Amino acid sequence: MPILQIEALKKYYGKGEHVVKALDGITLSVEKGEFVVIVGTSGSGKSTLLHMLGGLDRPTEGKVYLDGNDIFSMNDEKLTIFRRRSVGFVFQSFNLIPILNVYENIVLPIELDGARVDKGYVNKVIGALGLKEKVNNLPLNLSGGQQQRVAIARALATKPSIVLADEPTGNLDSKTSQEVLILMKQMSEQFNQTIVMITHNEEISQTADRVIRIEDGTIAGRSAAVGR
Ligand SMILES: Nc1ncnc2c1ncn2[C@@H]1O[C@H](COP(=O)(O)OP(=O)(O)OP(=O)(O)O)[C@@H](O)[C@H]1O
Repeated sequence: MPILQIEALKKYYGKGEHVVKALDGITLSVEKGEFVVIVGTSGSGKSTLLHMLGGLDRPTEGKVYLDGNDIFSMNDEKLTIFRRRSVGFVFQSFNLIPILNVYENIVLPIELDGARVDKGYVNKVIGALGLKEKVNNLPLNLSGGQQQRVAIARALATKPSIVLADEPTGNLDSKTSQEVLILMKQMSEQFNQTIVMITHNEEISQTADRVIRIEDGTIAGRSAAVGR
């Protein structure tokens, strides 16, 4: 069974002649451990799709099953808890807490959930992302690429069913972007972590197992899996 299943997903904004069909019938499934990249021009619906997958917003029609759970059958309260446990987010802005050090930032979502920190796993993730020497630093003392690596570690630390990344390299220079994307690919392989990532950059999409192209809210193309 796929870890993520999306069925005939639609999201319309507005009504009547002003309706914007941001998503107009997306059907897609993702297997556990896959690294899927979503590409498409500005306004094609990428962010809207990612928001639906993570339960940040509700669709007009259609279903999203994550780890077998029909996420939009949940009420807001249940969905919030489910999202905290099952989805890791990485955004263009790193969203680190400035007064917490790197380690504290990484384990914060686990502690907010009242769960036990799997120190062995967290330390492995920290090591794999090259952050071992930085665990006691405040975000202020890190480069942009290092800050984004902390955000990736934080997303992975809860062992979510899926990590969703929306333009994670949007604030980084091209060399650092490349490094961060290679690390994301490595995380997906090393920890069998399912990742769905949006990017504008067609070149970097080559690191993915699969590329999905969105146009006008529908899937316009899919590439076969590469590199696996
Ligand atoms: N809250 C909203 N209200 C009305 N229209 C919206 C809203 N959010 C998005 N849209 C519209 O839906 C369409 C898809 O937007 P979306 O942000 O998903 O595109 P995108 O592919 O992520 O674009 P970009 O690459 O520029 O971030 C656009 O036409 C956008 O203007």
